Amino acid sequence: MEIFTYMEKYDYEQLVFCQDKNSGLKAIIAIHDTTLGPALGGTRMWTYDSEAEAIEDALRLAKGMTYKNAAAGLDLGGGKTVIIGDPKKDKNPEMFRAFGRYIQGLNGRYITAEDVGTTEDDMDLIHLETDFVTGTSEASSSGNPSPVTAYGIYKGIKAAAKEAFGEDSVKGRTIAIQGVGNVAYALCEYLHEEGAKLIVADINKAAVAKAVEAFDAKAVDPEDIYDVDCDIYSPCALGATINEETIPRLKAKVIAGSANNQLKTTEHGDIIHEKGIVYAPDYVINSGGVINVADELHGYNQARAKKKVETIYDSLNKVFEISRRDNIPTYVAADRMAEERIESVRNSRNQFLLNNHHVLSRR
Ligand SMILES: NC(=O)c1ccc[n+]([C@@H]2O[C@H](COP(=O)([O-])OP(=O)(O)OC[C@H]3O[C@@H](n4cnc5c(N)ncnc54)[C@H](O)[C@@H]3O)[C@@H](O)[C@H]2O)c1
Ligand SMILES: CC(C)C[C@H](N)C(=O)O
Repeated sequence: MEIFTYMEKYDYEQLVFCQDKNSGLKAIIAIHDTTLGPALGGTRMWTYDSEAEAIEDALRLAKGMTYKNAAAGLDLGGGKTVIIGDPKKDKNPEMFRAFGRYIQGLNGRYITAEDVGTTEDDMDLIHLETDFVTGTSEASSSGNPSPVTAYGIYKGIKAAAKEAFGEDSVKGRTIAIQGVGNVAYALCEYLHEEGAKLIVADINKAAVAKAVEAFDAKAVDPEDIYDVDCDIYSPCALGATINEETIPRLKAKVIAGSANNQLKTTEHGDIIHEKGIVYAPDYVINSGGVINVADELHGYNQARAKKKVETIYDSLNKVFEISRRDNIPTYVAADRMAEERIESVRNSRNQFLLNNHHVLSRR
């Protein structure tokens, strides 16, 4: 990959490589766009096959955060970090402290949070070195974002159900859930409570057993989740599961889940649109976590954060409306919504100011 060509093509601002021999830290911070405010996005720890793959993931995820934060109405730009390593074997406290110092060096251009492979404990270690971290275990912090993300997904599934079936109740609907980790387990609680029938799959057998026991869910093998008879497919594991191989197998009328980057390519978003499947764009429906952690920047208030997460229902309705009106796929409608917001702020920031006011000034 020609890195500068790629950064120029998709308008990335900055890519930071962080190395610390003592702790084994190898991290890449990608800052995509800070028009709306400092870049906020989580830190992912993952075993990448190559450095190129890690860079690509950081870049892709950072751009996703720009769109997610913009669509959620937050005064925040988009960024993301990947740490190369196995979260089960390679972590040590010094690694996260060293990473915290790199974040501090960016002086507020980037604020981090949890993502796949990192936990509240890791955020606490980062917090020893910098204040530009959210989702720590402190009482004043928003804590683990997963349950709030799940609440947003639940509201989003209801909005998508209304669009597809004319009513937003999930009572009696069959919902196939791929991955029953932190977000999806909490999501199952909401869906089960409302009377949905759940089908679950996970490569982690213990996670499946827990969901079967708690929610009377039916379990299928991970590979079979695409073939089951269901009304709603909810991808809650990793990305790119909507692709040329899975689309012909899916029977659902709705795709709505928590995973980031669900469409393998935009072409797959076009195909599901043509097939009449209602797709809730990933970064709109899964913005509950970032809405929750972002609330910390104003002094965390759980009730206020929850209320804002509920607006995911309305944001999705708006996306579906634009999609219907202009006959465009929902992912295009969501992109337009986010880009229009960024553009309007960019255009209004044309005057010189010695000390720009931004969201961090309110801390
Ligand atoms: N945690 C959040 O607040 C949040 C916010 C926004 C988006 N997301 C996204 O939602 C997804 C889930 O996040 P999470 O925090 O619940 O992660 P998690 O790691 O707790 O859960 C993911 C689950 O998926 C399972 N899995 C992995 N590969 C699988 C496969 N091929 N088939 C079936 N199951 C598989 C894992 O075993 C695990 O149980 C991720 O894509 C994440 O980026 C999470
Ligand atoms: C809590 C957030 C800042 C990060 C989260 N993992 C997301 O993708 O939205």
